[in-house]
Amino acid sequence: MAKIDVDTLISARWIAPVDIDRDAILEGYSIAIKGDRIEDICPTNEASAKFNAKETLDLPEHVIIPGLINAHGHAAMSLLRGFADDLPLKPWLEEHIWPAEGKHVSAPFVRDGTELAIAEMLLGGTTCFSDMYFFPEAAIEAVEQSGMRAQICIPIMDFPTPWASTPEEYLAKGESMLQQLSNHNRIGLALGPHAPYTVGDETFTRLVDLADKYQRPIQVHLHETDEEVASSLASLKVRPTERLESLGVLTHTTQCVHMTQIDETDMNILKRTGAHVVHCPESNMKLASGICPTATLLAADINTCIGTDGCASNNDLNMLGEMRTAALLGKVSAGDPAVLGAHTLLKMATLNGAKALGIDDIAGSLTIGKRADIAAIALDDLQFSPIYDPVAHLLYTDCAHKVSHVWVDGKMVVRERQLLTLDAAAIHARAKQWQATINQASQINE
Ligand SMILES: CSC[C@H]1O[C@@H](n2cnc3c(O)ncnc32)[C@H](O)[C@@H]1O
Ligand SMILES: [Zn+2]
Repeated sequence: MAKIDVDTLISARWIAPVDIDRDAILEGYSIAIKGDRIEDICPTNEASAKFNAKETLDLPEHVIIPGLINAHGHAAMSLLRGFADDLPLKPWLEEHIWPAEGKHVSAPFVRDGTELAIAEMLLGGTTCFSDMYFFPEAAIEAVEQSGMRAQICIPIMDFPTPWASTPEEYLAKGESMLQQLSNHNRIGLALGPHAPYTVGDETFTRLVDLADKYQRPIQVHLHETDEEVASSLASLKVRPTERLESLGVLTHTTQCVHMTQIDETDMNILKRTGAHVVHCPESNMKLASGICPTATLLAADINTCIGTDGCASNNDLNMLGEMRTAALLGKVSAGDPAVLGAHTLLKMATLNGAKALGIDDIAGSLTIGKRADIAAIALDDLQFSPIYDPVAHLLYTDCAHKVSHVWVDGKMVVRERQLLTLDAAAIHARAKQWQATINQASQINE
């Protein structure tokens, strides 16, 4: 029988496909990549007879997983890592972050900060991220350069920032981007209203019209703190979820980020709208915002995925670490160690993320015909020994620095822990320059 030509053939000790059988682990299998897609997944002892590969890679002590999907963040805020720590959300934003953004955020800031974030994410096994930040055109340039997959949310607020002065300007810039960037292979646009407390009803109504017209998802910070819910109840007599449902915001592949405050009304709203929840445990813990009841959401079949949030409230973009935090926090808050096991977390950080972003037809699992977004992790150190379940090690043992190879859309972007599409030294140098600029501005103000 004639061999099939493929681009890459990866043989690994374990593969966790996260598709049909959630807990399945294939041992001694290979993945064949052709172009941007997974051509086949078959036993390694059949693969060499079946395929003629341009490149063959043997990963004997590795586990291969679908690339991780970081479903919420503000990538360029990597340049504000450690800028204002140990504060609650309101003073953190109002007294520190927003003033700094007003002074420093520009297209070059976003380009450099997004590259820094992408470098960190790729090296941690993340192949797709959602971004909500100013100057999204600059974030797109960084994504293009890196080869990563992304949902870029058009930021929308009712107050002026360095990117736009009025709601009309945010929406006009957003619509122009929607017209220019449709059908990109790796980048999808979404509408990103910041939060119920920074966006008025009229702006929400207008952005819902845009989401309808261009068939794009919506991502919004929602029920991040109890104060957000209390102030909405005090001034408007409704919970933010009720307000957003009545404005039609929640039925557009809508991703509700945080959701630390959930009562029965909210559960019913999430159920009937089909909205998705993005859980950002480390940001919620660091700002002491609250705890998203993930075990309850999953039990109610509400699609729940994982995000890191920005580096100024986390302070890293390590999805394997975030998954561990989500598992541990979920167990202790539910008072039940049986909930949120390793395989559940791997699914939340892959397939559930793809569902939330509306890309589960092409990403989120290792499935024949889907795009080849893949991460390989080397379980070759003594702290991984013995190995009863490699997925358990991904969650409960520190593996983030053991991500060895990463592919996005069939293209290798990390090889043996080296970035292939980005210049790590230049990114590092530019981050240091930004720190000097930001430090200097803070000293002048003292
Ligand atoms: C509209 S661009 C994004 C905007 O959101 C700010 N931000 C970062 N993290 C959070 C968070 O946890 N809750 C609310 N807002 C956040 C960021 O600084 C930008 O101003
Ligand atoms: Zn956020």
